Amino acid sequence: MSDIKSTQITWHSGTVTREERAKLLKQTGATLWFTGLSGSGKSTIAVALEQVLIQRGHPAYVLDGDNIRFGLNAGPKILMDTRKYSETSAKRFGLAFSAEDREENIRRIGEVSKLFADSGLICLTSFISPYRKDRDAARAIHEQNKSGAIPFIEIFVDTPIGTCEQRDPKGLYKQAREAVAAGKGMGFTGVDDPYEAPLKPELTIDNSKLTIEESVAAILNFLQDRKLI
Ligand SMILES: Nc1ncnc2c1ncn2[C@@H]1O[C@H](COP(=O)(O)OS(=O)(=O)O)[C@@H](OP(=O)(O)O)[C@H]1O
Ligand SMILES: Nc1ncnc2c1ncn2[C@@H]1O[C@H](COP(=O)(O)OP(=O)(O)O)[C@@H](O)[C@H]1O
Repeated sequence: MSDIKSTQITWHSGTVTREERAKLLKQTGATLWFTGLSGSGKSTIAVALEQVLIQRGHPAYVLDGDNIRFGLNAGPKILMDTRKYSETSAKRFGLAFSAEDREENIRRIGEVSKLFADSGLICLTSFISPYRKDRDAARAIHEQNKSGAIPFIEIFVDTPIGTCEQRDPKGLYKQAREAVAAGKGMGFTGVDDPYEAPLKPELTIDNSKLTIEESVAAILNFLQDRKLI
C-alpha cells in the first residue's frame, strides 16, 4: 500500500457478499494464471478452456497478453498513433518489455484479474509473466483481497523452448535470433531475456506432449477436484 500516491482516499465496502455472488453464478470466482514462454500454448489453451467453461454454463473471460497490450497496457507507439496522447504521457503509461515494464504489466493484470474473479468470473490470464516475484505479487493481490481470499491457480505451460521456436507463429524467435547474431539483441524471453519457471505451480501442462483437448481436460479435472466448477 506504500505505493499509493493519492491522498484522502477511503476504501468503500459494498454490501453484496461473495457468497451472494457465488449463489447467483453457481461458482466461486477464481483466476487461472497461465505462464510460459511465447509460443508455449498459453492463449490456445486459455481460449479453448474458456469456450468449454461457457458451454457448461460457467461465466469465464480471457485476458490475453498481446490483446491487453493494445489497450490497457498499450505501448507508447500505439498510444501516440491512435489516442493522440502526448509523448510524455505515452512514455509514462505505455509498456514495452523491459523488466520494469513487464513488472507493471503483470501488476496491472494481477489487479484486473482479481476484480474479475472477485465479481465471480473465472478469469483466465495468458501472459508470459517471466518473473517469479511478479507472479507471486499477483498471487498476493488475490490472497489478500479485502472481501476474502480469491483462488489463484498458477498453470505452468511447460513447453520446451525448442518446440516453441519450431512453432514460432509470429516469427519472433527468428527475429530475436537474428538480432542476437547481429550483436543487437531484442530482449526476447527465452532467447536473450530470462524466464523463471514456477517452483510450485498448482498445475503443469507440457503441451508438446498433450493435445489442446487433453490440456483442457486436465485443467477441468483440477477445477472439479477443487470444487471451483
Ligand atoms: N521482447 C519480447 N519478449 C517476449 N514477448 C514479446 C517480446 N516482444 C514482443 N513480444 C510479444 O508479446 C507477447 C508477450 O506479452 P506479455 O504481456 O505476455 O509479456 S510479459 O508477461 O509482460 O512478459 C508475446 O506473445 P505470446 O507469444 O502470446 O506470449 C509476443 O508476441
Ligand atoms: N498442444 C498443441 N499441439 C500443437 N500445437 C499447439 C498446441 N498448443 C498450441 N499449439 C500451437 O502453438 C502455437 C503457439 O500457441 P499460442 O497459444 O499462441 O502460445 P502462447 O500464447 O503461449 O504464445 C499456435 O500456433 C498453436 O496453434
